Amino acid sequence: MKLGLIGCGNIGKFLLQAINNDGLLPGGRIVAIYARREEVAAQLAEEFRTQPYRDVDELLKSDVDLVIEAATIEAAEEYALKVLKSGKDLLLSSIGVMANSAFEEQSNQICKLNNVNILLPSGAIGGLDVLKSAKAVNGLESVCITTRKPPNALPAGSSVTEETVLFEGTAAEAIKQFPRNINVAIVLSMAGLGSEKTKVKIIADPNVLKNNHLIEASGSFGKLKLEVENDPMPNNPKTSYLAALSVLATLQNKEKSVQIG
Ligand SMILES: NC(=O)C1=CN([C@@H]2O[C@H](COP(=O)(O)OP(=O)(O)OC[C@H]3O[C@@H](n4cnc5c(N)ncnc54)[C@H](O)[C@@H]3O)[C@@H](O)[C@H]2O)C=CC1
Ligand SMILES: O=C([O-])CC(=O)C(=O)O
Repeated sequence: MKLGLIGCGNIGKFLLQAINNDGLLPGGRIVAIYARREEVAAQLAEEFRTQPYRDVDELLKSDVDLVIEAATIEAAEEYALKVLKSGKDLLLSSIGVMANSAFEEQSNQICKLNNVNILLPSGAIGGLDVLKSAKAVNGLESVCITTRKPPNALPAGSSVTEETVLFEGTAAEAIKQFPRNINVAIVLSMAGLGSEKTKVKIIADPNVLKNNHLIEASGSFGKLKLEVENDPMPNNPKTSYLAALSVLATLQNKEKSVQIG
């Protein structure tokens, strides 16, 4: 599998190291990268033996099979449909872009037309398998996520000195107000009840060191309660290490004959 990469921050660099240097995706390699700053792309291209591109249109003319977006919601908005139109599969990290229903519908249509797929990793959370199973008979009744992070992992920054609820409301509203912090709420919405019915609470807590996500759901299957206590990425405390791992796992899973879950 030949991969292209848009965005070379935390997750992007993790993937370059894991795939190109550590060989953790047998048969797969990141052969094309795009970073906003040309000098960054050039330096990474040398370090990880890949090809830098000056713009995404040029990258899409190459023979990559799948493009990984690891940038921002805005970048996903700008490039995702182009990727799909060019006949490549797309893996999104900035899943919040799917909260825009017009965008989601359009991307679905292009996928069907071009016979390509969008992969949405579970990111910094789990439990999506349970929600999907519960939904199979429309048996899902409620879903909520409580995200508790150290203040430096949230826009509140160090001004927060005691436990503070920054947000309480729907996933649709949460991603508008916290586009860099709550992509997890949108993948949860898509697996479950949609972004208007999925409840979100975001807490800045100076007493915690990890990014904590508590997922609670109920329905005809019973109840789900799942808590993930995530170590942050060393270079970006906003992003949990698990989010980067889940991108790699999604790529590994794509190649398997036996699909789990
Ligand atoms: N689905 C999930 O559970 C999670 C998703 N995320 C999301 O994944 C994305 C990547 O996360 P990180 O690597 O930690 O972020 P990061 O901030 O470390 O890296 C993002 C990189 O994208 C670059 N970038 C920004 N706009 C760009 C553009 N238009 N074209 C190309 N590059 C561009 C930035 O310069 C930066 O180097 C973010 O949107 C983040 O919110 C992060 C954590 C969990
Ligand atoms: O990494 C995390 O803990 C979650 C996150 O930033 C997001 O969903 O955008």
